[in-house]
Amino acid sequence: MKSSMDKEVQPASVLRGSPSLPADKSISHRSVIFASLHQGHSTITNFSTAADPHSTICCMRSLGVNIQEKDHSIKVEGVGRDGLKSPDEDLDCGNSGTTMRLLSGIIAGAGTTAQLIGDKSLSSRTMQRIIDPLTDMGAQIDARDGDFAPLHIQRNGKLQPLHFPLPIPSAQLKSCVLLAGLFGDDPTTVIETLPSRDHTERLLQLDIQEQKDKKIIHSSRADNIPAQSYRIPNDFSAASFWLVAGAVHPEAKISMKAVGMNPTRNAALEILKNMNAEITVSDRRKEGAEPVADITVSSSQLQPVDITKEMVPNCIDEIPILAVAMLFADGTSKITGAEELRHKETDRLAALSDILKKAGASFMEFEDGIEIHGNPDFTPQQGSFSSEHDHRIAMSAAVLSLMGEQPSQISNAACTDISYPNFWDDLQLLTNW
Ligand SMILES: O=C(O)C1=C[C@@H](OP(=O)(O)O)[C@@H](O)[C@H](O)C1
Ligand SMILES: C=C(OP(=O)(O)O)C(=O)O
Repeated sequence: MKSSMDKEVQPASVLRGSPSLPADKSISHRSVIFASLHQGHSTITNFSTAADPHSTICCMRSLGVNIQEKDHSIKVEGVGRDGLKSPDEDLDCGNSGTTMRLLSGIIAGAGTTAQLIGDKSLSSRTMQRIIDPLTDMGAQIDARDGDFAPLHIQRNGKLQPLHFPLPIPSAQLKSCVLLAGLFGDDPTTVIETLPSRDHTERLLQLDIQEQKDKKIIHSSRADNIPAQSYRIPNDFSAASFWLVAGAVHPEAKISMKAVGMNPTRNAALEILKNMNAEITVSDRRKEGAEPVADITVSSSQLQPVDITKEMVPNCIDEIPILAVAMLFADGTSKITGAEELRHKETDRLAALSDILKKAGASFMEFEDGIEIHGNPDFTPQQGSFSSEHDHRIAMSAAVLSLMGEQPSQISNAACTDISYPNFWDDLQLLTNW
């Protein structure tokens, strides 16, 4: 039965045009948090209008920061790191793990008292990874069942610096600890062996020692927090849906401008190129501290590829859509070391398997990944695909549906608002020929 929350996706005969990508979600979160901690004004242009960064704006307002939004820009009157107040109300992080984990670091560091809450999905995601180091730094954190939101955070004693080898390659965990460290008199040190996205380090200009097999990143009160006045790049993770759609569709040419090209973030581009995807990258330039470029993709004959544990942190959010690309490759592809996908908005490996099964694909799911037997002539069976209320699953299912012979349904399709509010309009624009 079709509900009003479902979206019907028609098979596409052609895919052509330039989608209006959203601004980068990870950078949007960080820009408003760091602008709030800066003492003085920041103007951030091309700020994401998606739901997750908006949750961060609302939380920063509750912490006493004046933020004005106009079109795609925000103006932030930064209060400095000692100007945050304890909020009167709960900080509602909505669906956003980044908001909850980064703000936990700020609250523990600043010594304000706050309770962070989230929606059903966020309240079922583990917070142990941040509770442990923040507790070691002197925070007192009460969590439901010791692990889940709501998180009540306060600190009575002095902030303790931490020497923290990252137990998992997570940018949210790295950023949480470094942000708490910004409030300490003595430096906090985070040691990273598998690089994850480095937006926090870039935007805060943190001190980093690069060694052969690791990065040692420091933060302390001595770090100046710069104003955050720049244009945010367009979101590479959003672009990846069209990179795959353009590569697998036989009549496609899609161009995208000013897409984020941070190398700790866009491994999917190299993976697709290694699959033989017809992708051209032009006009490489910088927006603030971040590299951007224009990208064009066109119909390709894809080869299989393996994604291993070392590659996963740099394409973590793109794995569902890369799995769709693998369906159309000429042979078997394998993803391993991706157990973290089970801790996202939903268990993304399980949600993906459900979609692949309904589409009639040949694959095998493992605890930490998936093996996909691709075929250039693969035609997905028409399906009623479940998004599991997860934006990246919904968009992956939509791209797959473009390749079918009959219309498919995607359930709870409005969840794309979490990262890409214009997704369905862009899909219409690209297919309307
Ligand atoms: O720091 C960030 O902005 C993010 C880090 C990643 O999460 P993890 O750090 O949990 O891997 C990613 O999945 C998420 O979409 C955004
Ligand atoms: C996992 C994601 O985000 P978050 O962890 O911030 O909810 C995502 O955007 O895919």
